[in-house]
Amino acid sequence: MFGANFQRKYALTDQGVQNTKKGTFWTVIVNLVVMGGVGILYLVMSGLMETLAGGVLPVALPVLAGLVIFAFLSFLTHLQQYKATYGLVYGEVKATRLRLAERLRKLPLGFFGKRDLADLTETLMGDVNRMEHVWSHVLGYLYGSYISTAVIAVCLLWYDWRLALACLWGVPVAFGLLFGSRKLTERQAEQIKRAAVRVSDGMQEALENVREIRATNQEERYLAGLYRKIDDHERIMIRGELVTGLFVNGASVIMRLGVATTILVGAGLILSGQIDFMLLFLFLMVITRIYAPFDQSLALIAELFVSQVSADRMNALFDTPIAEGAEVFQPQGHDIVFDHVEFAYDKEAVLHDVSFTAKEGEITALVGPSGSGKSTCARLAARLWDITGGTIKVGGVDIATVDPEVLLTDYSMVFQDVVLFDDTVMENIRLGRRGASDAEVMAAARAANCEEFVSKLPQGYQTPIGENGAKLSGGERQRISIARALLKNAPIVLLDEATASLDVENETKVQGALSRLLAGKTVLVIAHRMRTVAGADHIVVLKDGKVAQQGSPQALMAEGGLFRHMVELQSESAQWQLSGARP
Ligand SMILES: Nc1ncnc2c1ncn2[C@@H]1O[C@H](COP(=O)(O)OP(=O)(O)OP(=O)(O)O)[C@@H](O)[C@H]1O
Repeated sequence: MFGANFQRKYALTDQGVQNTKKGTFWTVIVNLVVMGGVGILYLVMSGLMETLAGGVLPVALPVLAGLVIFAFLSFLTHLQQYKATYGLVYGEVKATRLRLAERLRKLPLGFFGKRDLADLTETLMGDVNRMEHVWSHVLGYLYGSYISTAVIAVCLLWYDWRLALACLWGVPVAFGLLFGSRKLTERQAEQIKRAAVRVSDGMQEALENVREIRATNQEERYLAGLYRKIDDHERIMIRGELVTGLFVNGASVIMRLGVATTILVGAGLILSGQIDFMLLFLFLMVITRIYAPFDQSLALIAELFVSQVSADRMNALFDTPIAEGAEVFQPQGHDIVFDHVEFAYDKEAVLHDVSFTAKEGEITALVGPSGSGKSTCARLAARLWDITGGTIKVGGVDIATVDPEVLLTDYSMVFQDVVLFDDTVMENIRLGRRGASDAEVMAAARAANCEEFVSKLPQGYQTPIGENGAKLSGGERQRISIARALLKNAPIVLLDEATASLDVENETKVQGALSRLLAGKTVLVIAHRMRTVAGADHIVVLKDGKVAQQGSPQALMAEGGLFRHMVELQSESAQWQLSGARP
């Protein structure tokens, strides 16, 4: 009952399965104890009837003792049931969120391109919340009710099978109806989930792009679209509730018809002298108790069907293959060698048969028209995605065999889209190397020409910079990113037009810092401006995902072709100097 299928179906951890077993056990005990209460009531009523019929008044003491024991057991078992269901669930929620976060951490970046953030947040928060309710309120109660009712049903059948059948026939019919509606209920749940994700997507997009929306006077049009999504969500939710409500209430009514049939059959049996009234009374009391957990179960089963969508979404994350590899990375030097590399983000190939070597101690520049695959090559060099053909080696080691996290310890990256955290300047730079002292952080900041703007901030290095560095200019953000790279001092540096957002004065200063950062390293520069590559040792010209030319800047200028054409096209070509400053 609680095997591997069960565990996967409800996205439980091993501990979660154990908790469910405990919850089920204590629910069975609680239901049986409650039935014990019904037994005591039956004894009291029988005694009363006998007294009324002129018998001797039964001794009150055993009845009283029975009641006290019942109250005590009832309290104790309810407490245990509570602990085993509600009490343990928070540990399960925490373990599941950590499991999901750990999975996300190891997933290749390509996965994040396919799933939007609102959707992933919904899985981490909404889906786990829904499952929390299922783990605490549904599984133990439901399975416990199945078992205890089976036990009680056997006892009733043994006691009087005719009355037992009369009161229990509705149970399988009601559950049959509900299971028959399963597909429909699940479909509704899926539609509700999709509509909810569309709403959170819309909200997130509106918040992220509020500046663009206002700047282009699109507020009204945008809000109309968002309201439509919210209305859709409401409509789909109401429809879903109606469908579920219809089946749950229908099933409940059918089950309760058992009371009527019990009275009818019981009356017939009393009239024909086969049973006495007290037996019918006992059955009637028992059914009300049996129906109570089942009534709850009917609603719980519907919730279980709906929750399947959430469990499936969580399982889809757990099933996505992660980028794994050896935890040890011992390359011989840090030459990066692309050997007949093929790559596709999705189905369409983006890189075809790309081969080049970025040597240690040299600057290798990737140039080419927009969309030719420069950034893609840089990302692949750090195994941010896995390639679909060929190999990429660093110091002779195939990077596909190395754990991405371990591999990245040898890389510094300065990309255009600098990611900053809502923390102080100091901590944002320290991200380059955890454990770096304040003095080291400040030295790196000075080298990256950050000091001049940091000293103007109200609390200097301790100034919080707002979410994603909202309080900083583009150039300032980029200098923080360079300071991080300087602090990390990794043997491989990936630069994406690192100086693009700097003005001329700052650019000159940062270039000085960069040349210190780059000395002796393996450097791969994504260059958008020809001037940036003036000091490169090796140039790889990409066109439509293929290597169109490669060689030294001098050789390529002499060779003519795309590189020379690009140099000549750019207005900066006037300043083109082969001996110019390094990027
Ligand atoms: N995350 C992604 N998912 C799908 N396709 C992508 C993704 N990133 C880039 N591409 C596609 O891959 C191709 C190469 O893109 P890439 O960003 O590597 O080019 P680039 O030469 O760096 O361009 P640019 O100079 O404009 O930055 C383009 O056709 C682009 O549309």
